[in-house]
Amino acid sequence: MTEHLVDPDVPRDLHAFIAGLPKAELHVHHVGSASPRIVSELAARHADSKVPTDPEALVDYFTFTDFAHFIDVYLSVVDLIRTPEDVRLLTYEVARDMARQQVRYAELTITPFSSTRRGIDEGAFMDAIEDARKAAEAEFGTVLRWCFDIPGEAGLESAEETARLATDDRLRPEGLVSFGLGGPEIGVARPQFKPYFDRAIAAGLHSVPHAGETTGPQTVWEALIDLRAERIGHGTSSAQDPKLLAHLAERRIPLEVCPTSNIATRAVRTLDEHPIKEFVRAGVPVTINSDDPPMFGTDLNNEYAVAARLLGLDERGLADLAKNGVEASFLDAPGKARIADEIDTYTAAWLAS
Ligand SMILES: Nc1ncnc2c1ncn2[C@@H]1O[C@H](CCC(=O)c2cccc(C(=O)O)c2)[C@@H](O)[C@H]1O
Ligand SMILES: [Zn+2]
Repeated sequence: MTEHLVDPDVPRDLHAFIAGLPKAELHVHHVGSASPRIVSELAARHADSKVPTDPEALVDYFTFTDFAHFIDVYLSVVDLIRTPEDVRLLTYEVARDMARQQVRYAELTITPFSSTRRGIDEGAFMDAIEDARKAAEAEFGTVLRWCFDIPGEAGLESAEETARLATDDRLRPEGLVSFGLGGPEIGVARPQFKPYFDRAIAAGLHSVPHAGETTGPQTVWEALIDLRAERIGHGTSSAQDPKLLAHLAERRIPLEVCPTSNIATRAVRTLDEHPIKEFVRAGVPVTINSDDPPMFGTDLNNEYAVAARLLGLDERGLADLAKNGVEASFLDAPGKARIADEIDTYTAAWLAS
């Protein structure tokens, strides 16, 4: 972990434990994972871009006044991805950054509509992500899977295009496991996307929409009922509705919690006000994720450190949290068992040393 991300309220040896802990990440965006190193390389290829290349300037550029401002900046980085080779570079380099954090498995949220509407050939796009996925697994040992998400604010045209790309047998990539819905929630009602989720689910994909990130618990109910969500992206406002918390706990529906993201987009005021403790207290399965890590000045290891502080966790508690991520993933049973065993072996060796 880089020095600036070390939370001073978490003991140093717990940081070291987290750094070596095998992890699964379930909520992390493709473009939103472009580190300053990757952004610089892409910006150098496309010199007309307004995105700064200097890492110092990027810190200011990635400081958001609200969620709408975050989406504006996000789309300026999307504009840097112009060719299949850009797509491949981004995907492969993101996997390298994940492997450095001992991420063994990640479901990466990709918005193919943003690339196809910018003129990248759809077949070449799929080939680029699949080529990067296979190379990353072989070279870094990190297994990648895809979630294709609808950028809700771009309307039903984007929903139709995303559903087509996700369900057409000639296009659908081998690594695709789930179907999502992202972007702003205010003014973008979830139920209108039901027909597209129905198609994706009928084609064997899992449903994982964002909900309750910037709107109230009713949006989470809509994601559960209309979109048949199996996990909820963020679900932050669920804490306002005890019946919803009880429902999530009883049905074992995990929340993909991304604490630092919620502060950076101003969805939650301060980390100490984050409802993660309420989720755990209510028995809701909680997973820890990084969302758009470089844009939010974080990484997955730092999110585990934040969770350790907010939840008062020691090594065993952190290992259980990592196992929640594995359990909530769309890996098959042997794949889950392999990473869970690795977590147990690592934790036992650490505690014995
Ligand atoms: N925390 C987040 N919460 C929600 N979403 C997040 C988060 N982080 C990243 N995203 C991503 O932002 C995209 C938004 C893209 C979008 O709104 C849009 C609108 C109009 C046109 C176009 C275009 O490409 O032409 C795109 C989402 O699809 C999602 O993958
Ligand atoms: Zn997200």
